[in-house]
Amino acid sequence: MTQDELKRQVAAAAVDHLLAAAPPEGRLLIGVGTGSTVDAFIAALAPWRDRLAGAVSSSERSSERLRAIGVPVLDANEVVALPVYVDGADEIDGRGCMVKGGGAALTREKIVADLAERFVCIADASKRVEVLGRFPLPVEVIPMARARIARRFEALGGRAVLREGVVTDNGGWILDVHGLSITDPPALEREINQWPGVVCNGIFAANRAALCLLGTPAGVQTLAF
Ligand SMILES: O=C[C@H](O)[C@H](O)[C@H](O)COP(=O)(O)O
Repeated sequence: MTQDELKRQVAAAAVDHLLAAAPPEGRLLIGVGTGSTVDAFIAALAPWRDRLAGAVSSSERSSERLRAIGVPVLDANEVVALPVYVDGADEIDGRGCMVKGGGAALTREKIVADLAERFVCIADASKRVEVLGRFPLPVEVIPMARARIARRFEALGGRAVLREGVVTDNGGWILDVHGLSITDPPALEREINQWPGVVCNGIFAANRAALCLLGTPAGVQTLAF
């Protein structure tokens, strides 16, 4: 199976999962992430849009796609809590901790994930790792802090590379940090968050996945954490 076929497979499984958990009469309010796997999820949602009250989205890209299939997009400030947030990941470990932000949407993703009771990760099997860090860690920064933050990563053994030509939905820049071996994701997430000028780092440990639907050639594997 191709990676796209695996993505479509987990997207369909995520829709089944949502519908199974939804009250038969009620309509669901969900959080929706960003990326190619989420694009497949939004496409798979289209026939079921009447079962949705709306969505809080983590990017302009996903908002446009949701509106295109007829799902109302709500402002995060209007919502107190979401039962579920569905999003992809660049890496996921055996505890449900993730690296995210390959599509530069990490800050809004973390905000929407934080509103949700459960994070359902949808990913193909290539994303499952033992230790996070092979995928360069995305970090959104305030532009004037870029060099200082890059030096802080050097002191940790990482090499921060500016993602050229990318400005986030929030006006920030992205550093991609190579060479980290993230053996303690909660501790590193907390430490990076304390550095002035960091808007958000791509370690999702405090907001880790409760469930991962992993697309494999043998079918969708469900990992509960
Ligand atoms: O900023 C982007 C996100 O964190 C994505 O969820 C992540 O990069 C996975 O994207 P994809 O489904 O395209 O592999």
